Amino acid sequence: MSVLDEILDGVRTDLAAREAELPLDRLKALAESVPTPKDAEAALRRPGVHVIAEVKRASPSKGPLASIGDPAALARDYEAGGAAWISVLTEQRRFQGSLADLEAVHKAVDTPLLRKDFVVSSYQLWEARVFGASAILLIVAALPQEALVSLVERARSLGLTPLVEVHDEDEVARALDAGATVVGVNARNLKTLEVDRDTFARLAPRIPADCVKIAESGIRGPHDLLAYAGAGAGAVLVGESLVRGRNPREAVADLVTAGAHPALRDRN
Ligand SMILES: O=P(O)(O)OC[C@@H](O)[C@@H](O)c1c[nH]c2ccccc12
Repeated sequence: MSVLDEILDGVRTDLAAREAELPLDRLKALAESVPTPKDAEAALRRPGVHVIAEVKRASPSKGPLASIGDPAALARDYEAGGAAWISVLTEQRRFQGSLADLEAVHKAVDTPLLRKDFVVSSYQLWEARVFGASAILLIVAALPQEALVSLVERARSLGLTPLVEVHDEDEVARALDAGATVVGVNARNLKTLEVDRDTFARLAPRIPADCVKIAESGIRGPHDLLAYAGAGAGAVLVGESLVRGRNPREAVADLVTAGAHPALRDRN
């Protein structure tokens, strides 16, 4: 079984347990008292190359990355550094994330939040909404096309921006067919877990210019941001190098400064 299939198995088991505890109609009722999501897509459509900073405790490829005692404090640092979005991993088994992390971050910052998980059901969209996300990750490789199409629509109807993640040419075609307008190219191969930083440059020309193109994974610092910017990225998504670095606020600020270079700001 592939790593992705294993993760999806665990996700479905945990999801069934949460649904048994809190049925969908009660979850939906909770959403009524939560403010409407922010326009996350608009935040990425401003001039410049934007930084999405991720709260990431662990990964399947590396195991534990950092002991994040206070995710809210980390998120405040990301916000102070100028992150356009903050991504919060909520998958528990391999990434050690949780909805509690998302909620804690939501209470601490104003920046639009991405719920980063393996979404297979609209129940998870409602959860994202209730726990304060404005955007949601949809991984093409994890979803049959019909489910992808319906989750893109459902996300939008809840006011959530769908970030549709691709790894190869076929997945780009599927993302576009599903109506994606924010497309993330993950440089990490989900089968081998290796990062190939050339993936973005290979796939970006296949993604129309009116989409926001996000380069995901393996960004070590401003030099990688600038390389991705040169290949057409409108944003980069950064986890490991921020949680492992000495000073997350400064690390984000250095990326943001690179992404705000006049040559990039005046591009479109
Ligand atoms: O830690 P990195 O290499 O900076 O990568 C961040 C992000 O791209 C990565 O966490 C990620 C991209 N797509 C995902 C899907 C699920 C879980 C995690 C991810």
